[in-house]
Amino acid sequence: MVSAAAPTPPSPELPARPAHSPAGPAAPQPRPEPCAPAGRGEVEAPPAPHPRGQAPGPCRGRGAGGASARVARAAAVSLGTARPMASPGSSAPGGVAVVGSGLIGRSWAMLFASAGFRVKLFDIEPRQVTDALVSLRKEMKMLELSGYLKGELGAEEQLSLISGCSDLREAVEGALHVQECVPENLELKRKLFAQLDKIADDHVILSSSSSCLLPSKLFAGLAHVKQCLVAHPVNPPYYVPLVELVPHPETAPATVDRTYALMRRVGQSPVRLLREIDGFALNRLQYAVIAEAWRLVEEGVVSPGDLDLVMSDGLGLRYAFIGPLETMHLNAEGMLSYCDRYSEGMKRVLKTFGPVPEFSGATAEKVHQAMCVKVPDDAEHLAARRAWRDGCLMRLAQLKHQLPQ
Ligand SMILES: NC(=O)C1=CN([C@@H]2O[C@H](COP(=O)(O)OP(=O)(O)OC[C@H]3O[C@@H](n4cnc5c(N)ncnc54)[C@H](O)[C@@H]3O)[C@@H](O)[C@H]2O)C=CC1
Ligand SMILES: O=C(O)[C@@H](O)C(=O)[C@H](O)[C@@H](O)CO
Repeated sequence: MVSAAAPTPPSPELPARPAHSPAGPAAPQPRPEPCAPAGRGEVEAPPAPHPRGQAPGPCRGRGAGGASARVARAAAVSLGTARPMASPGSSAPGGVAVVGSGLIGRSWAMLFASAGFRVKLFDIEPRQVTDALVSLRKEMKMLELSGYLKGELGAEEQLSLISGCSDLREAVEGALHVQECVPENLELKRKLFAQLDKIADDHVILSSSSSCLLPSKLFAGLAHVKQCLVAHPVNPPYYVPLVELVPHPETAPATVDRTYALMRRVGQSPVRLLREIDGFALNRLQYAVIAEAWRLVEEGVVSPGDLDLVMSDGLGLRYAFIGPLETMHLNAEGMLSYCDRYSEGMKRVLKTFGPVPEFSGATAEKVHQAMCVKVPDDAEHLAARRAWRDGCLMRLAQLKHQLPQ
C-alpha cells in the first residue's frame, strides 16, 4: 500500500477565496480515530431531503454527535439500516474503496476524504494510482491555499486518509462502500463486479459511477445484487454535487437510503431515480440539449460559439439556481398558466426537431475547429480551461451557499 507522494508546490489556479468566505481554509483537526474493530462505521439513514435548492454544502461537522445525528440514527433504526456505530468516542466514519483511479475516481477520493473517510485507491494500472496520489496532493494543497478545500480537516489530514492499493481484495477489505470508476464498458464493469461479488460481505455497498449503463445489465446475476446500485456523478464531482442514485430492480431500499446518506455526508446532492432508464435523468436531459445544439449548428442556424452562449449567457444562468420545471412555473402565473400560454407553441416547435445526429463527419470537424479556436485541444490548454471551469464552479457553489433559498 502506498500513500500520498512527497509534497509538490501547489499551483494556485483558483482565485483566492474572499476573506468573508464562510468556508475558509479548514483549521487543523485531530485525525479521526481508527475505524471501529468491525472497520465499518455506519453512515446514518438519510436525513429529510434537503430544502429546495439548498444543495448540501462542504461537509460541516460529522460523526455521531448532535441532535440531528440522533434523529438520523433513530431513522436508521426504524429503517433497519442501523448497524454498529464506530466505537464510543470515535467518530471515524469508516473506509471507502475507489476502484479505478482516473478522472472520476480521483474526484471521489477527494470527496470521501474530505468527510473523514479512509480511502483506498485501486487501479489495474499501478502507475495510475501513484499518479493519482501525486495529483490529489497537488490539487488538495492548492484548494487549501485558495480556501476552497472541503471539509473540516486540513489537506495533510485528508491526504493521510488516502492510500493506494495494488490488490483489489485489500482495497475492499473493511470498506462500507465501494465506488467503481473504471471505463464505460459494460463487459469490463461486469467482470469487475463479478470479482467484487466474490469479495464483498453482506453489508458493503457496491456502487458504479456509470454514466448511463443500466443497473439491470451491470449487476445481473450477482449474489450481492441487493447491495448494488449506480451512483452517477457529474464531472467534476468535487465541484458539481449532483449524484444520481439508480437502483437495480432488486436493489434493497436500505442500499439506496445508506448511499443517499453517504452522499449527503460527503457534501453531494443526491437524487433518487425510482426506476432505471437508459441514460438516467441527467444524460437524457443533457443529450436532448446536445442533440438539438448539434442540429442547429449542422443546419446552419447558429455558429458553435453563439450556440454555447445561448446556454452559458442564457439558460445556464437560470438553471444554476432553478430547474426547467420551476422555470416554467415562474415564467407565467404558475405552471398551469404556463401550459395554457405556451403548450401549443412548445408542441409545434418540438415537432420540428430533426433526427438523431451522427456526431461525426463535416459537422464534427466544423464544431471541433470552432472549439479549438477558443480552447486549443492540446493537454496544456485543455487543463488550463478545466482549471478555469473549476474555479468558476467553486465560486458559484460558494455564492449558492451564501444566497437565501
Ligand atoms: N469523465 C466524465 O466526465 C464522467 C465519467 N463518468 C463515468 O465514470 C467512469 C470512469 O470514467 P473516467 O474516470 O472518466 O475514466 P478514466 O479512463 O479517466 O479512468 C478509468 C480508470 O480505470 C482503470 N481501470 C480500467 N480497468 C480497470 C479494472 N479492471 N480495475 C481497476 N481499474 C481499472 C484505468 O486504468 C483508469 O485509471 C465511467 O463509467 C464514466 O462513464 C461519470 C460521470 C462523468
Ligand atoms: O457530463 C457529465 O459529467 C456526466 O453526465 C457524464 O456522465 C459524462 O461525462 C457523460 O456526459 C458522457 O456522455
